[in-house]
Amino acid sequence: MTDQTLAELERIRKDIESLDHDIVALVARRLDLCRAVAPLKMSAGLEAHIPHRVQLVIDRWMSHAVERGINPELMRSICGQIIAEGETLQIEKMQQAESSS
Ligand SMILES: O=C(O)C(=O)C[C@]1(C(=O)O)C=C[C@@H](O)C=C1
Repeated sequence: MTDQTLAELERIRKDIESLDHDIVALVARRLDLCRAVAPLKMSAGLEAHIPHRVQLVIDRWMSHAVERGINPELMRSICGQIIAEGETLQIEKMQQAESSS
């Protein structure tokens, strides 16, 4: 491998690392928003899991994936897991609010 190839590989790896950092930060922000929604859903008498919303959000992720030429099934899987984690956090927050009321 030439020095130039190695330098290019290193540069791209740094870009990947930086993007990974941003992706984690975005997921954390999204989960914070999901947590923030919990009291509103409680006062509206809504459950954490809302199937038609889940479908809508997953469809949107998959459609963005198709637009960007990446595998929509990958996005279905990632999005499904992120939504499930948000729902878990909402349920925890709802249970905490119930037990302290
Ligand atoms: O739309 C909501 O009610 C949310 O709480 C957000 C969200 C999501 O992560 O997009 C989370 C849980 C619901 O089942 C559906 C959607």
